[in-house]
Amino acid sequence: MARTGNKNIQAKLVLLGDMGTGKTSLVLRFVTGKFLEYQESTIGAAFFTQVLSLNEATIKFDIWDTAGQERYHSLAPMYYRGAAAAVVVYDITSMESFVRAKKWVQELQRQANPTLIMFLAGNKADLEEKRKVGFEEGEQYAKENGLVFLETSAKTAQNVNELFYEIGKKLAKASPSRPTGIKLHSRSQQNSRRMFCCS
Ligand SMILES: Nc1nc2c(ncn2[C@@H]2O[C@H](COP(=O)(O)OP(=O)(O)OP(=O)(O)O)[C@@H](O)[C@H]2O)c(=O)[nH]1
Repeated sequence: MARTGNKNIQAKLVLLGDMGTGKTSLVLRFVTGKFLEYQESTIGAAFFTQVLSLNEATIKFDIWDTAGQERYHSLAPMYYRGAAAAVVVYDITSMESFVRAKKWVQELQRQANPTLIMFLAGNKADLEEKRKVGFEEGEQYAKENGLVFLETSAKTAQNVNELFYEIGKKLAKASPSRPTGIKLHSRSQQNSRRMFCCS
């Protein structure tokens, strides 16, 4: 099988969403594999890194987990500016958090990098009995706005790795091939031209 070589990608990823929706918990589940029942509220923002190896690329994530409390809202552009991907998180047991998530999506559509890859995560999917936002509601909104949608649970780990894998795959697809691949291609073109001209 022909291999063009694995890409190495460093990507800034930002998580946005209402307070208490589980942003920190999702990141911690991905980075440490653990879940805390009493996760403290984030102040300002928290930074994490994680490396993800896919067949097509190795992705080093620089993850900015922003604070959901309203008083930190004005800091958000510092974190989403220059980001390659964003995850907007809501809590399926809170309609208010879904409304807030839509506001985040609008803000990103207006102000973030136009190539930003956006994901919508309906978190706390383990709390089915307290559900206020239907799966179809989240899915429909995501479809209309070109977002990738998943329902997740940081508590049970449902769809958490899948979320980050999907982000990685999209980033790998969007990222240009390594320069060595391009050089090889152009050299072979030059060679064939030379052969044509001089033979
Ligand atoms: N049942 C359940 N609880 C969760 C889940 N994710 C997070 N939690 C709980 O929800 C609370 C808030 O989680 P955080 O991860 O701190 O939420 P956050 O969005 O980072 O909050 P801020 O830092 O205030 O913006 C914590 O008590 C978590 O244990 C989940 O998937 N299921």
